[in-house]
Amino acid sequence: MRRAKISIIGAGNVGATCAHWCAVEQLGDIVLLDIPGDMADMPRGKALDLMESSPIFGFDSNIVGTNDYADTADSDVVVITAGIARKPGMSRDDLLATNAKIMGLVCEQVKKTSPNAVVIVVSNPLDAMVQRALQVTGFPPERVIGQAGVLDTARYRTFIAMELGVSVEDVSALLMGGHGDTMVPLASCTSVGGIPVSQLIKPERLEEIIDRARKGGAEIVGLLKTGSAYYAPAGATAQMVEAVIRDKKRLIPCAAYCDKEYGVGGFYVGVPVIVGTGGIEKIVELDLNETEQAAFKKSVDAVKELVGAMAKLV
Ligand SMILES: NC(=O)c1ccc[n+]([C@@H]2O[C@H](COP(=O)([O-])OP(=O)(O)OC[C@H]3O[C@@H](n4cnc5c(N)ncnc54)[C@H](O)[C@@H]3O)[C@@H](O)[C@H]2O)c1
Ligand SMILES: O=C(O)C[C@H](O)C(=O)O
Repeated sequence: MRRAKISIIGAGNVGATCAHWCAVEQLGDIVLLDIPGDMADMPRGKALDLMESSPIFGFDSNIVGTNDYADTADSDVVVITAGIARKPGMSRDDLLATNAKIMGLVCEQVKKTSPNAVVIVVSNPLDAMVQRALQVTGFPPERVIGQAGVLDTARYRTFIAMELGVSVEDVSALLMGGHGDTMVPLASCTSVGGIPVSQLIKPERLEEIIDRARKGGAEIVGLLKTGSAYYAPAGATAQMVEAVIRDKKRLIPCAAYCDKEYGVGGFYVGVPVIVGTGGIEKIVELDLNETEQAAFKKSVDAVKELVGAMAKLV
């Protein structure tokens, strides 16, 4: 049986770190692609460095660095991290014009070279970028997915575990909406060791924790100064790659194309989905209470506005 093939477009911080997690988890052979130019050898350097860690971690994946899409041909999964990252003082939306162009160029190539791949988009602003990837590839929506919810939920779970001094393994939670300040953590779907979070953390304190999770990306940008988070984003992306490659049927929050679902009307937004070999195999529809519904609608409206702005740029 041939190993799965995973191509990662954009060999920067998130891309290279995702390659590392995918290799250590033995998910398949990996191609790291970045642009030609002064730094053309960079993906080859990172791929070789990663390969040299294989005896230490004990993985057999082959890792190749390239500037040529021919090397990515017939990938099972294509992860797109190509684009610029924000710096302090910027919002993710400030990346729209530059990254929409990059996403267009990348997806033209992916469409030709890996027509059957499941595409996982990471570049920001996430919800608009994954919509752009759908438009340009023309792939069925279930094969074009955005990574945001796994990361945002991981941040939320981390902060709850830190607050209670318990293992993160016991914290189960869900976040919906766009990958921005309007994202919607659902207190009603948050539990710790099966106990509803409302019995463990007072509402005012939980609201502070939720707010920190919402602004989690900006908190890291403010600390790093030169770019944005990559360890947790890369881990979250690798978890999605694993769900596809190993047909895990994970029930996780991802940016999925919602039409009738939640009454969204044809946009990508973070919702709970089941992910397996086919990509998004099911969008899980929850009964949201009135407050959650209002917050979700606000988040969807922000995504629609951004996609509207993108349409004028590309
Ligand atoms: N969705 C999320 O949760 C999430 C999390 C973290 C970062 N991000 C986003 O991911 C993107 C990458 O972040 P990063 O920290 O890895 O940035 P980075 O600058 O370290 O890496 C980006 C890489 O993309 C490459 N690139 C640019 N244009 C390209 C093209 N046309 N084809 C191929 N490669 C190209 C660059 O050369 C660079 O190596 C950013 O847009 C960032 O905002 C999203
Ligand atoms: O915050 C960013 O710009 C990167 C990413 O979206 C994140 O949430 O870490």
